[in-house]
Amino acid sequence: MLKISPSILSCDFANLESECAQMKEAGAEMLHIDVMDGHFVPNLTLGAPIVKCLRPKNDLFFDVHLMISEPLRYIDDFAAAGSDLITFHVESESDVGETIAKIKSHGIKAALSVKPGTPAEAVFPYLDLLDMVLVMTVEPGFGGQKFMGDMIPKIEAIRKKAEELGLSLDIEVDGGIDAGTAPLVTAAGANVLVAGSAIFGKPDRTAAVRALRAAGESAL
Ligand SMILES: O=C(CO)[C@H](O)[C@H](O)COP(=O)(O)O
Ligand SMILES: [Fe+2]
Repeated sequence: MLKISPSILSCDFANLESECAQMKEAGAEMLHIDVMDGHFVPNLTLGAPIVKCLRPKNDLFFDVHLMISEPLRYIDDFAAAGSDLITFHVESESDVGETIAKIKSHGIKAALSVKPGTPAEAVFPYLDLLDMVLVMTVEPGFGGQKFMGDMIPKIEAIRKKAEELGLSLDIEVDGGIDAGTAPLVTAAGANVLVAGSAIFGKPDRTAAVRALRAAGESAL
């Protein structure tokens, strides 16, 4: 089943509650929350206190994407704030196995992400421990960038490996996803689509979510 996870990076942060409520009304399954530390990526966004404030206002599944150097240090905070799933990067400084175990100790889902320059094989040793893999289709750090088509073989390789292992893993893609690129990634094996500018940048967000879903499902 295809899931849509609007990235709040492109929303109007002065109206965070209503922007996120709109995503529920628009039919999205998740909210993608981008956390950047100005170190792992050259941008700063938000921390666990914002997630904690938003939690009682919205019951969508909170898909938290940590683009930070030391995710292990902050897992307890983001779990306590109400995350449903925490994604961290295989390129971070934290021990991967320990960080997955810490996330799972809170009874929430764990995902591992790969930057464009990191091969698919980097996540293979952890696949049986994970709920999801996030394949970045832009360099992490900013919304509104152009989709990198050369990430398609990486999505295919991860889907193939998961199938070989008999795992029904979610594969999420993030960066430059819109109605034009969605069929390319779902055909390759992705089933969770993150979109920031392709949803929040449109005047009719419900139509944008619907268009993205229709485009993605057309190639599933
Ligand atoms: O993780 C991210 C950036 O690092 C964002 O989730 C992503 O860029 C979404 O924005 P858009 O859909 O506009 O590309
Ligand atoms: Fe993201």
